[in-house]
Amino acid sequence: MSQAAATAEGPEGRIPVLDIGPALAGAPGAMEALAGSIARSCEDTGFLVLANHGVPTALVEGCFAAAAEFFALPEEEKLALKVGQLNLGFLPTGAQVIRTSTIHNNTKPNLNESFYISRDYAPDDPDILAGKPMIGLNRWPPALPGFRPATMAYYTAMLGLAQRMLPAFALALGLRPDYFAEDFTEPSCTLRLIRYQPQPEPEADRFGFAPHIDTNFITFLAQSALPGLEVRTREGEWLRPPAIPGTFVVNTAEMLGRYSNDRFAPTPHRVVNTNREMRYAIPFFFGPGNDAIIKVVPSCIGPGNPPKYEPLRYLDHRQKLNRTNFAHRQQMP
Ligand SMILES: O=C(O)CCC(=O)C(=O)O
Ligand SMILES: [Fe+2]
Repeated sequence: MSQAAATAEGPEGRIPVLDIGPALAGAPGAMEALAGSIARSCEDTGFLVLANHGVPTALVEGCFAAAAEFFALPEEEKLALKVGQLNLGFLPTGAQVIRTSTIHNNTKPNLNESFYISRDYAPDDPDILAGKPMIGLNRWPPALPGFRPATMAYYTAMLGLAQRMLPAFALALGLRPDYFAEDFTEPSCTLRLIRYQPQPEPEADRFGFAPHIDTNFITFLAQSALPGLEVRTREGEWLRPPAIPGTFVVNTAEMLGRYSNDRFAPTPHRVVNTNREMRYAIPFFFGPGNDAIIKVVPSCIGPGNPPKYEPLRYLDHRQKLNRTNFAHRQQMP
């Protein structure tokens, strides 16, 4: 397995560290400058690091602590919350082989266990009562009363940050700042808690998380306490994002690639936990609303650059992924 190379830090590195405080505060010209940096890194590695983002440290730490407490529960308590038709709840180790990846021909299950959380619908929410597709009730561990407030406080803060970053991504594509607003009025978001078991001895084709691209719009990763995440550059090298405590690693995902006609293409990444301890991650996946139709944006087409993608309803994309993943799950012993 190739060693990860060091990454230059600072605003102009290949995975730049961007102080987004001025842009969030509305300082003159700051949003445009941020958009320029986003465009540069999204055309290159598709990864960036956000500093000064306004999400309280206590919420990030609270979510990591909730994850550690959950995964420490006895296996049967976790299995009682096992995912069903939707990816909500606990997915045990060995249950996921990313066979949909076009990046890597994965053959072995990922060495991680996960817990998925979505928007926290009430049982009598009209959309739940109407049986709308691809939404459902979160599952909560009865033994951990603090788990729901801690994870949902984090979820809500991340949703706010993601919405505040949308204008920057629109500007980065040469669009008006509110271009994406309508498609994200009811965004599809998932908070995934992950625990990676140690894998101190590298083994061929065995990963904490095999090489993949994310299928949503953009993903926010609070910095994990331990290294393990690696990003594949266009040249095929694996880089580690700058590990600056308190920042968020952000990566472009499939729908941003699709809107942008691959100008901001999603970047393959993987996790190998070569540490001697469990590694935790709490990615927040931000995606369009189920009803949004993802169309290539006007600024990314022109003479000699026709749209590479047909319009796609996000719900159809999600349902297709869910069917594939569910079929895989059923094949598992
Ligand atoms: O554990 C990490 O740092 C990354 C996780 C990841 O790539 C994912 O959940 O899609
Ligand atoms: Fe990922």
